[in-house]
Amino acid sequence: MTSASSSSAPSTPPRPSAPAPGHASTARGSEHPLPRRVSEIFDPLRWREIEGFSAGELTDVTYHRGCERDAEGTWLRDLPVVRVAINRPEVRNAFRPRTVDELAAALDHARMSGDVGAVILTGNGPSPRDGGWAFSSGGDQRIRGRDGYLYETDDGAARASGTAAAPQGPAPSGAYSHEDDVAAARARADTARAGRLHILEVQRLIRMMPKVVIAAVSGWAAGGGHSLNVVCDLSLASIEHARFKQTDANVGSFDAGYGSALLARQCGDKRAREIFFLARPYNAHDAERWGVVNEAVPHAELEERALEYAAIVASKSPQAIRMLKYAFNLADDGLAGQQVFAGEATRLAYMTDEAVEGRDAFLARREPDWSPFPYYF
Ligand SMILES: CC(C)(COP(=O)(O)OP(=O)(O)OC[C@H]1O[C@@H](n2cnc3c(N)ncnc32)[C@H](O)[C@@H]1OP(=O)(O)O)[C@@H](O)C(=O)NCCC(=O)NCCSC(=O)c1cc(O)c2ccccc2c1O
Repeated sequence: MTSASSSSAPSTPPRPSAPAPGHASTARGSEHPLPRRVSEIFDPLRWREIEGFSAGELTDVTYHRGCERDAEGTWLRDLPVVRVAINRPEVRNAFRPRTVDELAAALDHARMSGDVGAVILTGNGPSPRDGGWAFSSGGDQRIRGRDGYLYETDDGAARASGTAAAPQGPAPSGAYSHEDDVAAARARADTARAGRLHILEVQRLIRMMPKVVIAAVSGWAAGGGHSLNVVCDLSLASIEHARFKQTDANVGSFDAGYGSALLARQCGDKRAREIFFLARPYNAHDAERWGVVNEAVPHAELEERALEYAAIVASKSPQAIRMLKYAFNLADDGLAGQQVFAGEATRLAYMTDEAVEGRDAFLARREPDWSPFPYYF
């Protein structure tokens, strides 16, 4: 399983211990106060905060667990869905290394949560600067170095103290200047640390986690944000605000992996070349027609519809969904795809009496008795 927990894992994201596997808790009365409204279309009644990933612990991402509450907002039970959102609306949810670390930590937590069947990936909004919406505009160009995207000098301190990141909004003087903002961001770049391109690890995590990841495209999906949508299993797009634009080649970048090749599988080769080579914006209806998203939905209903998709997915057999996701991936992912699929086939095999006989015979130092197990045809 390739994941952000591999050897090239992000540096020091918050990593609480893995949650225990099992089914959704039904115990009442736990203290899960209503979370802060992190986005205009985020309904606090549908979510609760997750220990280790609260507002004080994350700066660039928000992570919530779906739950059912009564009319007073009292938590009743968890639902098998989580919501992961990029939370830098002032820069169209561009990601920097810290954002990617937090995305990886939240997604890996979701991956290891045995009672979670679906993940909603979205972008919080709107921007406090101009009201614009974004899913993600890709890598933060202000801190792009020659070897990748650079951490910022205050990253470690902010994470250690659990405080929010350095301010991204207007200077305290009140007069906001784009040039000053860019200069300040570049001054914060930590050139002593190697640059990162580890959004690719997040792509692999989404691709290979045994759960359905649903993109809720709330606004711009540009550059690396466009590619994040491509790699999700299902996608919904806001009719009013979702806009798509593959800007990689405009800024001298190129996602030559899933972002382009998988896009071509989804919308056809000519269309994918058009999307990359012309970098023209297109809207939610175009995206639906072209197969880049499953459905264009009214903005106000985007998160509700994503929750509906998640609930339907969670009504199916977890094993069947897992095997289907890996089957869909297999041919395009080559031997890595085969390995992931094969791992789950091995798990199924371990559940059989035949495999148990092999293990037991070894431990008992006897020859295995395969006679009860026919050669099926
Ligand atoms: C997304 C836009 C088309 C939106 O346009 P709009 O006019 O609505 O908004 P503004 O342009 O005014 O943006 C508002 C505000 O946000 C700042 N901002 C937006 N995007 C970014 C960004 N990516 N980085 C930094 N800052 C950003 C913008 O400057 C404005 O700031 P103010 O100071 O004026 O308030 C449009 O914003 C746009 O085109 N954005 C850039 C899209 C882009 O080119 N992204 C990078 C592509 S490359 C990439 O993402 C990438 C990353 C990787 O890690 C890779 C790894 C491996 C392989 C490939 C990779 C890769 O391609």
